[in-house]
Amino acid sequence: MDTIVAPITPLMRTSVIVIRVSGPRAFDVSKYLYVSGKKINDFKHKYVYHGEFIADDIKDDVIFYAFHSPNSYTGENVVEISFHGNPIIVQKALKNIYKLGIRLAEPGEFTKQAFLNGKIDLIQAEAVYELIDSKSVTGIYSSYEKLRSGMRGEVDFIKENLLDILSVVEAYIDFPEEDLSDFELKYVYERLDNIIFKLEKLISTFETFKYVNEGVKIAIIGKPNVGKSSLMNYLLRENRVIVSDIPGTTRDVVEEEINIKGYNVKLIDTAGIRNSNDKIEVIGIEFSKNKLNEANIVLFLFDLEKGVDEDDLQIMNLVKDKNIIKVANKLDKKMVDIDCDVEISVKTGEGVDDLLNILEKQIKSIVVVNEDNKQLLSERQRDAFLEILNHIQDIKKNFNVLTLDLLAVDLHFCLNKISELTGEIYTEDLLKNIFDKFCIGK
Ligand SMILES: Nc1nc2c(c(=O)[nH]1)N(C=O)[C@@H](CNc1ccc(C(=O)N[C@@H](CCC(=O)O)C(=O)O)cc1)CN2
Ligand SMILES: Nc1nc2c(ncn2[C@@H]2O[C@H](COP(=O)(O)OP(=O)(O)OP(=O)(O)O)[C@@H](O)[C@H]2O)c(=O)[nH]1
Ligand SMILES: [Mg+2]
Repeated sequence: MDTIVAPITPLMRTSVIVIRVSGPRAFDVSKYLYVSGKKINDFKHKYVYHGEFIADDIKDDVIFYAFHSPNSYTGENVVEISFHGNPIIVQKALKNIYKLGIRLAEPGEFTKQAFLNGKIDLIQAEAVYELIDSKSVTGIYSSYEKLRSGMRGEVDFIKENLLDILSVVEAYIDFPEEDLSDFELKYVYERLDNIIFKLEKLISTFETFKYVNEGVKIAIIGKPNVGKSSLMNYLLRENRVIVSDIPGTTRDVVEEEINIKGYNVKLIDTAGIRNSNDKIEVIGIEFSKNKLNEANIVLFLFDLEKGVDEDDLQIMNLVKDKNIIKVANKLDKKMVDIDCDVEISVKTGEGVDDLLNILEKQIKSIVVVNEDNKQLLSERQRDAFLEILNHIQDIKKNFNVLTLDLLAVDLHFCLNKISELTGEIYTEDLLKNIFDKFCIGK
């Protein structure tokens, strides 16, 4: 088994750079480690040392600690050394470590080792990636849950129901002339339904949870000059887009990420929609119209000073199938009443809190979170669960006509899929697919 090393923090000028060594020969790096001027001979498990890293061409003041196999992240012997944050120091240190026959780790190789050594299953390994990749608090919470316990509950539930059915089916295989009793049929159908119910719920989280992770898209639309860009800037708390009293100021679609009440949101400012002769403005308006298709929520802005006119109604027609929040702006200059969900003034800030509360409710209704917080984020997992679901639905549909032999084959297929899901069965290709996405050092 190889012993591997890699920086586990970015290799750049920074405060501290940490490297991790893992494998049967990890403790050989003791060759370069000194405490109070004496070479360290044995590392105590989970014990922090302050000392020096000394090789021919490099010296640094370091902190280091070791984990003894199998009680480490990878399950192997692990040493972590933390250097002053100059990449030149660490490059030199690494070169000296390579001399010990220790090689640079591939992306994700530490976590792959943790999987191969049975510290975590494949769902947990993917959760490591999801955790780092998460772009919202909810996403982090969900992947952390998965990192702790995988999807043991869900997986075991499906497995147990499959095994229950299989035991009935297999009991009859030797007596093909006999039919299942009504009691046994009911028992089997109940279990098929259990699996279908669980899987449908789980699979639906894949679509909805995408919004949590990638951000719910909120487009601000309306006529020119109603204050769309002003609202964008206000919510971003910076002057990101140009605001002016000239209608047709915004020519482009501007997209920025913000956090609204803990939710990751993509806020989209659009060009005010109108019939224009300006070539560039027309392109911007087309862009904006296309962008509307992607939006999950539309903030439709009206002008309380000017009131509603034919142009507003035309734009409204473009978004009639969307989740719309009608926002009447310029409350400070209000001249007319407008039928809307909230009145605001971007200028004074009045009403914006109410708008945020309405937005929060809308976001919550889009972002359906599974009650046990185990969301499906991985396409691989979604596809596997979907394949099982399709199989189970077929079995249910054809239960009367399927031979017991065929049924048993189908059930075994599903059980196999589950083993692939958790990694009890795997191929090198599958591991490559999963771990190639990881960064080096993870
Ligand atoms: N410096 C550093 N920070 C890190 C990590 C790391 O590996 N190194 N982690 C990861 O990248 C995460 C922490 N996860 C870890 C998970 C398990 C073990 C570990 O040694 N587990 C042993 C138990 C050791 C013990 O408590 O006795 C085991 O599971 O047997 C270490 C870190 C986040 N921060
Ligand atoms: N009095 C008042 N003026 C506002 C308010 N919000 C925006 N404005 C002004 O309205 C004008 C237009 O604002 P913008 O934010 O550029 O409007 P827009 O909807 O982005 O316009 P286009 O990009 O042309 O589509 C600017 O002069 C803003 O200062 C408000 O709440 N009250
Ligand atoms: Mg604008």
